[in-house]
Formats: sequence, C-alpha cells, structure tokens
Amino acid sequence: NGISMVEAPAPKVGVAVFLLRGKTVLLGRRRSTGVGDTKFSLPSGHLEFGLESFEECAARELKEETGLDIEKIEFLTVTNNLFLNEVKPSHYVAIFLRAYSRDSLQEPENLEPTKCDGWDWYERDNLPKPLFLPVQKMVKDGLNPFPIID
Ligand SMILES: CC(C)CCOP(=O)(O)OP(=O)(O)O
Ligand SMILES: [Mg+2]
Ligand SMILES: [Mg+2]
Ligand SMILES: [Mg+2]
Repeated sequence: NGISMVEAPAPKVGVAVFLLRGKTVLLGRRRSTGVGDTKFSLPSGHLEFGLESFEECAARELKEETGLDIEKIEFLTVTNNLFLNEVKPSHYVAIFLRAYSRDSLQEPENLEPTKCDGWDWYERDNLPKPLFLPVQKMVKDGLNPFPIID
C-alpha cells in the first residue's frame, strides 16, 4: 500500500551529575536550542551510542563542560522527562549520578559559553531559579543528593 511507516523517534538518554563540594552543588544556567534554555541545570550530556558507561559519560561531559576531573561517581536515580510542548518536542530518560571533583580546590571553567552562562556552587537550600524541570521535580520530590552523614 506504499504507506511509509515512519518510525517514531526513540527517547534519548541524558546523564546529569550532582557534583558536590562541601554543602554545595554545581549548577549553571543553560543556553540551549534543545531543552531547558535559560534554566539552571546540572552539568549534563547525551549518552553517546555504543561508546560509554553512565560513569564514563558523566566524566566525559564534566571534562568537556567544566574542565574538572571527577571521581567517586555513584548512581542516584533515573527520571522520565517529556518535553512535548517545547519548540522541538523531546523525551529524555535522565540518569542522575553524584560525584566529587578529584581536586576539590579546582574551580570549574565555562568551556561551552554558547551552551552555558557559567558555573557556580549553590547550597541545597538556596538553589537558583528557574531550575531546569528534571532538577526542579527532584528537589520538589525531596531527593537529597548529599550523602547522609550519620
Ligand atoms: C536534557 C539533559 C538531561 C540531557 C542533554 O543534556 P545536554 O543538552 O547538556 O547535552 P550535551 O551536553 O551532550 O550537549
Ligand atoms: Mg555536553
Ligand atoms: Mg554531549
Ligand atoms: Mg550538556
């Protein structure tokens, strides 16, 4: 019948990192033609096809975006994020990890100024606004990325 069955696009996988330093976490205001433009978000990036583990993706994206080398990378949670009302509709499964900078005194650099306005450290109870939706949802749901030091 010649009707072309165009495949629906598959959801993409994003990896986002809560990079912790003392009581603070690294956030930057996104500049994106994709999702989350002008929103404050964690350093994050696309999991590249067939190449890397979640941890390897996190370390690569952190190095690309901030120049920092990270360690003690741990899985935190995963969320399903629909951005169907955006200019370019998208659907991301977001893998959230926690990590620390190998050199805790090293400051992040803004290596992709067209995609981020700059990085800064924020206390959990004093996060900047507006937060990128997946991060906002997590904070609202009460996820605490900081280790519980009993
Ligand atoms: C939306 C997000 C969870 C995944 C995509 O992140 P990103 O747009 O920062 O992607 P890149 O850093 O790979 O360009
Ligand atoms: Mg990136
Ligand atoms: Mg990338
Ligand atoms: Mg990114």
